[in-house]
Amino acid sequence: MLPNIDLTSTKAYKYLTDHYIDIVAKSLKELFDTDPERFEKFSLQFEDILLDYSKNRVDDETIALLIQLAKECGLNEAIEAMFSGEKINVTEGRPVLHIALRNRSNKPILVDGKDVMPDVNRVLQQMKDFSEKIISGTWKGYTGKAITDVVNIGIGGSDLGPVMVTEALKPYKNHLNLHFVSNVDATHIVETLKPLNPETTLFLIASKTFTTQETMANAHSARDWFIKAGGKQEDVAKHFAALSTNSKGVSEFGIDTANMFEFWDWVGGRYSLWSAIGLSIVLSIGFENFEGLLAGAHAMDEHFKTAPIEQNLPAILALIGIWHNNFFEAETQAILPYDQYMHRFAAYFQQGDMESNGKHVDRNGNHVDYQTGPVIWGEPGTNGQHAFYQLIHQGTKLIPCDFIAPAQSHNPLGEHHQMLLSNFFAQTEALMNGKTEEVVVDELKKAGKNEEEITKIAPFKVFEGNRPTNSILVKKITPRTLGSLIAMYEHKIFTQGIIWDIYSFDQWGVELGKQLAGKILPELKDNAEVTSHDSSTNGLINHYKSWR
Ligand SMILES: O=P(O)(O)OC[C@H]1O[C@](O)(CO)[C@@H](O)[C@@H]1O
Repeated sequence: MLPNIDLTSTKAYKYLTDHYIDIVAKSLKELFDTDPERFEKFSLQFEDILLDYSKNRVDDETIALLIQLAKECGLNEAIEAMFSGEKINVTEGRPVLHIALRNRSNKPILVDGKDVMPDVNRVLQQMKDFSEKIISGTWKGYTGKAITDVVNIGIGGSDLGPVMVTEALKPYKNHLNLHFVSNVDATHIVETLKPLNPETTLFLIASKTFTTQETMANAHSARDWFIKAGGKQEDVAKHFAALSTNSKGVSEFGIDTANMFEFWDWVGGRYSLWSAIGLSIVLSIGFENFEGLLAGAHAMDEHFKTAPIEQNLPAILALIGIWHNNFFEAETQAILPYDQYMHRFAAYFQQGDMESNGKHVDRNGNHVDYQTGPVIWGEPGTNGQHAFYQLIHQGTKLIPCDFIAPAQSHNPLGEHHQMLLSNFFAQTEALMNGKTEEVVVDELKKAGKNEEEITKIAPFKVFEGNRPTNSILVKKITPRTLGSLIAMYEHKIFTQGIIWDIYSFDQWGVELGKQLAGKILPELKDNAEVTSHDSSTNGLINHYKSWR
């Protein structure tokens, strides 16, 4: 069972509230000046991942109290509960076992007394066999041609993970062209299908439930396109596969269950890239590389499970996040990868984090009286620098940032990578130190400005600094490192959910909109005036009808 706690009544929370008053009075620059060991003390290495959290407004006492908080909130017991297959997703009555999908040790993990590992390995073998046939070209389409293009049709967790990973690991890609269709806006499927040849296209219908409106609509349109182009119903088996937990839904759609890659209800959608949902990843980079991804995640799982909190990368990241969120009242968290291949990393963790921890009801069903999950956002550096960094440096909001960069580029072209990394290093330094009025005035004097000009312009050029950042330097973005990085963030989210006393593995918040859309859809079928809603919704619907 997950521990029952009242976060703000814990001793550590109370101590942290007092300690916060001491810390806000100190600047990051001062903290560095008074502690020459700061980098050594506040950085951790796991394999090829270095986490430097020293540029946060923390000292020894902060870290000790945050660790005490994690202990008081039962983090160790909660980790044990997840890894042992307890039904910690209480509102849906399910265990949370994405860790089983990458359990390379094959140690048994029991759900209702049954080891899940044989099933996990069976589906992995099925993915391996299928992908080898597609990649080698021995699998033929209905006119005898090899597959050249793969279209993954899915949304949310059945799309974002595969998109993010196939982009991040593009250097490992083979000859197959990957496409992803998620939006119910017809533009997405129409534009994707335009250049494709049905004779050489494979569709993966990726949906845990196989009922999601967007995915089903796109899957039907894809099948219609295939049939219209000359494919026959009996040819569907050569061009459509399903990745799902719902075999009944799959066969009703007309996909042979021999072409179904199964997973289980203990895999959350946003944690499913390690499951059959990862088939597009396997097709893109090959099974061996997918295994590398799984192995990296498994290594991070073991670290999370066994390392003491003070040396535990996901736990430390989570605690730093809680410090900003609950004491500094930061509303958001930026994720800024200095790696173009990782351009969907922040988008992926928007779902991962916000669908998990965007909850205002605690595990007892009461409204929380503290902040929970932050708004996650970000873009790759250096593009972000020329867009929104102005606000991070000089705005009125505190934006804690995670800077992520590889030491080695997959494209070592001239000085590009050094330039990229000079920006990566410079940004966190600038955010920490800022620029004082004294320095600004001095610079303006040197530039030949007179007193009046200096007085006028100086305030705009001052940077307060003291902006918190984590730097995550990795050796190279390989399948293994990426697997570890993703798992690190997954466990960060888990840790925060435990401390905030919320259920991180359900997503009831997405239901209401779906239900209402289901009610409105039939109202859009004819031109009759709609009066069943509030005046705004009625007005908008009726206006839409007059314009279509
Ligand atoms: O894989 P499915 O069942 O189509 O669901 C897609 C997505 O929809 C959600 O249920 C809600 O948006 C996500 O959690 C999930 O990843």
